[in-house]
Amino acid sequence: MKNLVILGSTGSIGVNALDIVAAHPDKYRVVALTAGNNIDLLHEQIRAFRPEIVAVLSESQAKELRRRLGPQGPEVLSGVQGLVACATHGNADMVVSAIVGAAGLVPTMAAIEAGKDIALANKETLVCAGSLVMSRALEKEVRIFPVDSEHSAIFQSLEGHRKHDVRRLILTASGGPFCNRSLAELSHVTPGDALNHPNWEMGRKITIDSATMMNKGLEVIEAHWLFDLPAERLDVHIHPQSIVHSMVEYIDGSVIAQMGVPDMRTPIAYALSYPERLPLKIPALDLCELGTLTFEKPDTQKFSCLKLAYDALREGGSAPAVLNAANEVAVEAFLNGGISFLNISRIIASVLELPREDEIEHIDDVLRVDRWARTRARRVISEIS
Ligand SMILES: NC(=O)C1=CN([C@@H]2O[C@H](COP(=O)(O)OP(=O)(O)OC[C@H]3O[C@@H](n4cnc5c(N)ncnc54)[C@H](OP(=O)(O)O)[C@@H]3O)[C@@H](O)[C@H]2O)C=CC1
Ligand SMILES: CC(=O)[C@@H](O)[C@H](O)COP(=O)(O)O
Ligand SMILES: [Mn+2]
Repeated sequence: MKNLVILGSTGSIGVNALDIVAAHPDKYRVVALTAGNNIDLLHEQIRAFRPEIVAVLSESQAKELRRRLGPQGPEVLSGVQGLVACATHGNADMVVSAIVGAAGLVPTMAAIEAGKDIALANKETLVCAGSLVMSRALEKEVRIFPVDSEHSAIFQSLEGHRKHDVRRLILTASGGPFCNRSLAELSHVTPGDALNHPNWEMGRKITIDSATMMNKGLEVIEAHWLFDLPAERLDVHIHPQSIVHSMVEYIDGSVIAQMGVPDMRTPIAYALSYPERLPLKIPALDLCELGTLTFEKPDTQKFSCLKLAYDALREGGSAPAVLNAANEVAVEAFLNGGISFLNISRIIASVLELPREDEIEHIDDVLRVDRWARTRARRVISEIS
């Protein structure tokens, strides 16, 4: 029996992870859950999975949840302290890191410090603080299992092979809803258009990241930290069918790929159960029915966020944390109708051009840079609006 903590249980990944737990009650027990604001769903999850402790964002929501649960309910905490208490729960074996954005960094790092294995969906943690996270995980002998579909595919395609035989990794990208639109057409797309991902049902922030292809940029940085390869050996292919989830090219020319229907339960289950595979009720992949799988190079003029992310990875230091924070602010502004789609990348580029602190030696340095970049991004937005 594996004891799980699910950070971000009310989100798309969190709900899928609980779906797997519900299907395999003999293998998993939930000891802690955390939500942001959705206390209605958290309440249902508490009733179904009986965690010992939960956390929400604000103390007022924690109070309301305690009232609804009554004296028999689990301990209900709030704020970052609550997240950390859940992430470091004494009985936990593994923490599913599925909060969206840099808000996932502190609890994920706390889980690593407490020696918990991590099933990592929250890519922003590695983007902001990859060097610190990976070195602490190594020191604490913590294993990080990728949940992100591309990284799970690469992880699976590396199984049984030697790292020095790898020539490059090829991350696939759907191209999002605007794959076939021109740059000119992108100037007037709406949040509704951008939220209409062709293949995946995901949270709002990552769905916009897919539309700008910042998601792929963040994933290139994530792959750099997880698989220890430089930007030059991390390529992206547009693959609109999202069937090949990513590939590893070896020095003898062999390319090993992982395929499957686009359903996050497959990579989540592999992260939870590694090295075992769990039986899942997922439609079988029918390649004959599909007929054609296509691949092409990404257009980085149209999807300039992808180029910004590669540049930030090459620059190193605080650049990836700045990229991430400015992106989070810009995506939120776009979703709220405050800026146009094309301004997302312009805002990130403007913030990256400003002089800044570059020393990242401690998690507090990352948090300071993150706050700085958010303030600057908001300033740029108010100047252009
Ligand atoms: N969805 C997917 O298929 C994939 C997602 N990922 C990554 O997984 C992560 C989660 O994505 P996804 O599930 O789509 O996101 P969602 O927006 O669906 O869910 C996010 C979760 O985080 C919680 N949350 C949001 N803000 C905070 C905060 N400040 N403090 C604490 N909790 C917070 C939300 O709570 P509430 O809703 O209660 O407010 C929710 O539980 C992201 O990093 C994403 O990039 C990676 C690959 C695929
Ligand atoms: C499911 C998953 O892992 C997402 O990160 C997905 O890859 C997003 O699709 P894009 O390829 O469009 O970014
Ligand atoms: Mn992905």
